[in-house]
Amino acid sequence: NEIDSVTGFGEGVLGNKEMFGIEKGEDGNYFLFDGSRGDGIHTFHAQHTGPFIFNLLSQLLGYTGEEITSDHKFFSDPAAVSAQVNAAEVYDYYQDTFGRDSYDDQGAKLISSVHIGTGWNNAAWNGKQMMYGDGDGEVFMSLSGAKDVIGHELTHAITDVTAGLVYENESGALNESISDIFGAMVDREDWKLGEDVYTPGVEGDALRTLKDPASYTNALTGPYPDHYSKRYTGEEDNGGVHINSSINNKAAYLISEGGTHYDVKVEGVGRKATEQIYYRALTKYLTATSDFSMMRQAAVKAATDIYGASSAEVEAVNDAYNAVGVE
Ligand SMILES: O=C(NO)[C@]12CC[C@H](CC1)C2
Ligand SMILES: [Zn+2]
Repeated sequence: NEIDSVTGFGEGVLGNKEMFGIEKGEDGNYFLFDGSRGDGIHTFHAQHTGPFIFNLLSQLLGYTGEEITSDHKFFSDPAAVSAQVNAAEVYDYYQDTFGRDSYDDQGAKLISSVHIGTGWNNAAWNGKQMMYGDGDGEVFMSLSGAKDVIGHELTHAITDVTAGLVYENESGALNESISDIFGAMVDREDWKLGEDVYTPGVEGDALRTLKDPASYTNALTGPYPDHYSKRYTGEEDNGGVHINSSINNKAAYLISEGGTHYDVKVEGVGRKATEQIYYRALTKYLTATSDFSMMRQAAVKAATDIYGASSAEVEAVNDAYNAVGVE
């Protein structure tokens, strides 16, 4: 509710000055709870509890770590500031773009815990809350610093309560791709994922790119696949969920920005149409066991619903999936 939240100040992971919702407790101290969005946005300190243990405590006991308080309105924990700010921005993206009230569309509280583990190069949605590592300073900085990472993780929460795409093989790759697509939509200035917190010592790189996946390589397959014929079919990474996601990522990129890919030309229809198509496909047509071909059908149906059967949007969807070899 609006009245309780006051404005807090602090510096985020990237050194950016931030303002965000906080509340004042009975003891007169302020804490990182923003009551102005749904049932609230609340950020905690995991005290470097290891990810495995923390995850158990969170799932079994609802443990979230310790309250982060300040006796004034300035908060000096950059990882916590960024988690609070970025969660609010992702909340606002889904509210403003699709009228969705938090991940469950019922205003569910967005809980984040930062400083999980020591040098943990990861972040996750564990089915109940967000978990962020601080990174080891080489591979990653505190992962809550990247809006696209938070958009990626909170989209896992939405996928879990809508399509429920099983996290393995093709449905798992779609699960990952949907998170990358909306991560790239929330962090609108590029088509990279994690660039703001990935390898602080290296300029211009990222964890993944939707624009030209094959320009990055990974340990398992080498260049990320940008065509269905190049998909990974092994057992690693839950059957390549973070690898084959690139095939659908490329399709989404082509739908939005257009391009010619393996001699197939796509006329792009922009980010606004693309996000509406994927949101409707995710929430209305995809199911737990959807595969890549069913992803194409869901996107065609969604685009047809919104823009009409003979629209440029439907044309872009068909051309993009032809370009990446998905029938
Ligand atoms: O793809 C992911 N999770 O499924 C990542 C890996 C590094 C960023 C934080 C979590 C993205
Ligand atoms: Zn993910």
